Amino acid sequence: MLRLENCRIMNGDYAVEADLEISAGACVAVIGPSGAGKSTLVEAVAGFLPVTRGRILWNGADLTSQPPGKRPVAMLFQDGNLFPHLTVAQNVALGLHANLRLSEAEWSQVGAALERVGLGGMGTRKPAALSGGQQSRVALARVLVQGRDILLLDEPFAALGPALKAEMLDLVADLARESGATVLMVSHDPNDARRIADQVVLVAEGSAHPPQATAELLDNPPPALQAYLGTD
Ligand SMILES: Nc1ncnc2c1ncn2[C@@H]1O[C@H](COP(=O)(O)OP(=O)(O)OP(=O)(O)O)[C@@H](O)[C@H]1O
Repeated sequence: MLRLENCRIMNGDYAVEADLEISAGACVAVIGPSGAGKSTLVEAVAGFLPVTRGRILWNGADLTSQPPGKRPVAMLFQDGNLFPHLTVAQNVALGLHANLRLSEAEWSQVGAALERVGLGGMGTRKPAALSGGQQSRVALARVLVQGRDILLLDEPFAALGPALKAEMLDLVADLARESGATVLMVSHDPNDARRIADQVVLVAEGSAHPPQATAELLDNPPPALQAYLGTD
């Protein structure tokens, strides 16, 4: 279980409060008005932003003072963070070793991850020789080889068209199910939440609320969410 215990997270002068639990293996969307602190929340879990009060716990282990690389967390960014001068396989390999010195078994693992995301045989290409959707798959393969317990996504597919985005969301959900990873996904699109998230964390007015069942929340949105969804 991921627990944010009585947390206050600071992003510049902006504070987000969170006191909530997310079950292991859950797929949770993070939604709410622009600037409310959705990215702030996931960046605190990743360890990129400090918690000035409270603790972040994973299965009882205190992550609060651990640096990002030591946390059981992998993060997928919107731009995918691919390096243009490296091949697709090397970009994935960075998930295992930043120095790209991999054993034969680890290169096989890279190949298997590329196969799993539908990019078998494309390992020697450079990212520029791939479509936008394929580039997203490379970023996903990199997260996959890291084999972390918690997968954080911050609007990762916002630049893709609707059909491609749906395909990528389904792939994320499948991969998470296969590995048992816990997913926390920031999204501006409630349909993303409906598509793959069992639960939603609403971030509004400086507070991240405990997870609620997706359909229940989106079908009966509280006032803070109504304006954002355009249903008021
Ligand atoms: N680098 C920064 N320095 C100072 N304040 C920041 C910084 N980044 C964000 N903030 C503040 O923190 C607040 C929360 O930002 P955050 O990016 O978490 O919101 P968000 O809900 O993810 O927004 P959006 O949906 O627009 O991406 C914002 O209101 C902003 O004013």
